Amino acid sequence: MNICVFLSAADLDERYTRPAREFGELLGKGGHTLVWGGSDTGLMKVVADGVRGSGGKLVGISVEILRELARPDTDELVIAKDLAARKALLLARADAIVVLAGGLGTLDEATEVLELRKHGLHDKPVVLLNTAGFYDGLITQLRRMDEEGFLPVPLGDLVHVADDGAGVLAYLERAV
Ligand SMILES: CC(C)=CCNc1ncnc2c1ncn2[C@@H]1O[C@H](COP(=O)(O)O)[C@@H](O)[C@H]1O
Repeated sequence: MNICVFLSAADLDERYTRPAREFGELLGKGGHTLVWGGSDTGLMKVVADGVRGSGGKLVGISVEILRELARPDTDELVIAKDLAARKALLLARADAIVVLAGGLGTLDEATEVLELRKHGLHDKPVVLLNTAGFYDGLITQLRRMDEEGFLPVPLGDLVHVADDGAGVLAYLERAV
């Protein structure tokens, strides 16, 4: 499977790096390909190290302004002309999308794929990996949108939440 992962470009502590590395290792061991932003920084580097170290493939979709931060050992590196084109390419190259802990860039990417799914513009599964309860606040907000009529489709049709990497892959193997 080509699995697109959105996650932080920042250097974070072990609470976040360990699950990111373990998830990368699971992807590699499962024979999957990581499709991601391609930068050699923060959790983006950690997950790619996990995939690379366990025999998986790396497809980086970077962008002109970040070209010099791109990881040198990708199996394929695409340089998009701008951030909007990059998001479209990331989605186009994925069979499924997994969101790990991240900041505004990750939130922007996650809400875009959910919004496109809401409109039926793609049907790829989207999974939130809720490391250390990082997304508890977002999940509370999404549930409120669902319960109070803000969503035209049930929340469960848009996104699945998993507590660990094994849970993500078990879900994706059923869903894809
Ligand atoms: C230190 C530095 C300038 C790193 C380079 N910065 C980046 N490199 C590649 N993708 C990025 C970068 N910043 C944001 N993104 C995109 O947004 C997400 C990370 O943003 P954030 O750290 O969650 O908000 C990633 O999934 C990635 O696709």
